[in-house]
Amino acid sequence: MESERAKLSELQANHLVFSRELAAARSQEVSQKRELMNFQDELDSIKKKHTREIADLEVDLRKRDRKVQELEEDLRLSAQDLSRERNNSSILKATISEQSTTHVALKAQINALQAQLTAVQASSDSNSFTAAEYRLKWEDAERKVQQLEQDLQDAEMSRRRLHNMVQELKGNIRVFCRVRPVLPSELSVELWEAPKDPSEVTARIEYPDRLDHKEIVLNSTSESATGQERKETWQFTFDRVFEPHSTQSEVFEDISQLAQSCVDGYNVCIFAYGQTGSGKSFTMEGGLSESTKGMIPRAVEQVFQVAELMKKKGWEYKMEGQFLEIYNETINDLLGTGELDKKKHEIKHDKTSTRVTDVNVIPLHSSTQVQSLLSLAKSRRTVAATLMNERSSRSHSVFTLRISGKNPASGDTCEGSLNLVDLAGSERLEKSGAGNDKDRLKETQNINKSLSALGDVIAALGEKGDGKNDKHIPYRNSKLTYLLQHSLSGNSKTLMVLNLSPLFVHMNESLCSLRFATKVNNTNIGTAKKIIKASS
Ligand SMILES: Nc1ncnc2c1ncn2[C@@H]1O[C@H](COP(=O)(O)OP(=O)(O)OP(=O)(O)O)[C@@H](O)[C@H]1O
Repeated sequence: MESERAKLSELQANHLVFSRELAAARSQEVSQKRELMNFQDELDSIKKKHTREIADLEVDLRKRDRKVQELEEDLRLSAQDLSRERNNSSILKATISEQSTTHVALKAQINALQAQLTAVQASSDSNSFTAAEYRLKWEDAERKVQQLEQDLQDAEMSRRRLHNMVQELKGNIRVFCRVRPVLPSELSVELWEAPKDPSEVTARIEYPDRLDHKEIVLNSTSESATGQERKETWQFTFDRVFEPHSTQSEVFEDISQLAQSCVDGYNVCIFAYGQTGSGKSFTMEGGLSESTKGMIPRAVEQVFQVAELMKKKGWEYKMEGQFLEIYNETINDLLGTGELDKKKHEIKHDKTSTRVTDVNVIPLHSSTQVQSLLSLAKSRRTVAATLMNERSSRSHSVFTLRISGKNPASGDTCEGSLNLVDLAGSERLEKSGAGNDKDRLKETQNINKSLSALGDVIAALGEKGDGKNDKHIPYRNSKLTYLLQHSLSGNSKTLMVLNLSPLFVHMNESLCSLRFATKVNNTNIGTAKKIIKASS
């Protein structure tokens, strides 16, 4: 019992101690909580302060950014101003230096003039006749210059007279041969394949005469029936052979003398002959650029230049142009205004000249007009081609420049004409695929008829040249020869430009053309005579 009481009182004492400790712990906890709340408050106030400070800083930063941008813009504008000013200053510097150079030069000139003046004054003092003497010398020099100009003109005239004399003596028709280059389209195969090498498609053509350029040689190798290799060579000679790289101006160089002699009163006729696609239109009309323009615009330019020169000798000229097409033996006016020419045209000859009824004859005042005439003719041919079939290569086109001149001082007059003819393709019947097509057959027969009529006329003129003056010349056998009667007669100047394709596939056709041209080349059609009428 005693021990239990002791235990109890010990327990009570312990309890009291625990209660006191608990109370102490609680009061400590309360005080810690208060401390914590104080810390929390302090933290909140610090956070708020920081947030405020950050916001203030951001506002400040934005202000500074704006300021920086403004400063940058100012800097950029200043840099621009600076560069402008630098530029101005260098221009000004250059101007100043230029002006100071000019100034120095002017000063030097003034000094020189002053020196001259002093010298002149001195010399005029010493000799009052010197000024008059100078004038005399000057007038004398001027007279000499005029004389030299006159001599130059006379030399040019006599050069042309001599050229005409040489041509008259040579008499026979001249033939040039021109081989066109391989076209890019002839080398391209399928899109994905590499283009062919030109040697794969070209015929073996050689130009052995490196000096005078008068020869052309075609070679071929084939297998005979017995399997043996057979080599064949054909050699032709003409007045001039132009290789594929020859330019339009090189070809014209050899034609220009001939073309311009229509100003002297000759009838001149230049034909382009060859199969379709051999380069006839390129040679005659050419492209639009200075380097590619063809013989027609170049010849007309030349004629105008010569006429201008002759004006100084007192000659006055009237020029007019006409452009006709002969298709299926019918004449069409390529310079008409309607869609297609439906008029019937007749060829009328007088003693020296030819007129075609109802065609537009355009007065020519300058050579530049010709390019627009060519474009008009081309567009009319295109209309015709779409209305019928592709016919530019199936018709002959004849551009005629007629020139009449008079010299009021001497009373002389002269009349000449320049005919530039783009003949229809000369290929044979089977090549044009005409066998199955009636229209095509008719076209081809007409082309063959007119080309062989041309050959016959030239051959007959050749026989006449042998002295049989009563020989009948069959001009009436085709519209073409009848139209060109005066320009094909013995007293005109005729040039045939044979155009050839360089392709191997066209070699047989090229050989036919070369044979025809050789026949023409060997013909003597008499001597050219100018049509000049002296005053009565
Ligand atoms: N000397 C050349 N240089 C460059 N290209 C040329 C030359 N000759 C002809 N050609 C080109 O070859 C092609 C055929 O030429 P062109 O049309 O003149 O032949 P064509 O004989 O008049 O044919 P067609 O009888 O069909 O009128 C054209 O594309 C032309 O530009």
